Amino acid sequence: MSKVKSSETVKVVIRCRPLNRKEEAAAAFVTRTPGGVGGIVEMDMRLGQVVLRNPRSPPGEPRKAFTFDSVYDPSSKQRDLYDETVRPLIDSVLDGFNGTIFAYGQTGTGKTYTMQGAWLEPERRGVIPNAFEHIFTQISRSAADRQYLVRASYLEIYREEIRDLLDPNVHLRESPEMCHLSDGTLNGCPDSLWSLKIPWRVS
Ligand SMILES: Nc1ncnc2c1ncn2[C@@H]1O[C@H](COP(=O)(O)OP(=O)(O)OP(=O)(O)O)[C@@H](O)[C@H]1O
Repeated sequence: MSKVKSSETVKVVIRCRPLNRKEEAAAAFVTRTPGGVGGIVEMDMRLGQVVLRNPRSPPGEPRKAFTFDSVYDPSSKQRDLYDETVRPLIDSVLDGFNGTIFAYGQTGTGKTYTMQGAWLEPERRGVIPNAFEHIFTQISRSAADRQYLVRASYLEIYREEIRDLLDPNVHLRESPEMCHLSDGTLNGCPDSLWSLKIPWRVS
């Protein structure tokens, strides 16, 4: 697995999930079709590269290579992804720095699996439960006179609507006029939105 360079502020990592049954069948069909060239996905862990060829492209068309800080192939393990890519970020958060992990991708590409995974199966636990374990283990090992404050919020932003998933009764809406408070503050803003710096109003 390629190692994420620790000096960079923003790292972009790609993970490809295994094909599901439907996709496997479709891939087998394309490869069997006379004249069909099949889609090609090559992943070079060392170079952090994904190389693609459009299955409909004419023979001889050059493949396209995309380079990332790290690539994780379909056989990659939750624990490896955590240890190599997430652990250094959480360590820096425990040292007092800000850190964000942002999962982005088309529907069904594996964001939930990577971030959440299967909580009850240690090998399939994703970033969130692994980060909780990491943070609370670190806290339990720290000096008795050292205090930590851990705050958690769980928000969904979907089509301009912000939902507090820990309190379904609160409906929040992004509000441009809230940006212009004279003292530049967002009075009464819930903690969760402070950290996102989202102007809000309750609807
Ligand atoms: N790395 C992986 N290994 C094994 N199965 C995976 C992996 N990634 C995703 N899957 C499986 O693929 C399916 C789709 O994944 P998931 O639900 O995480 O996608 P998603 O990006 O969160 O989708 P949506 O945006 O629609 O919520 C699930 O059944 C999930 O268990």
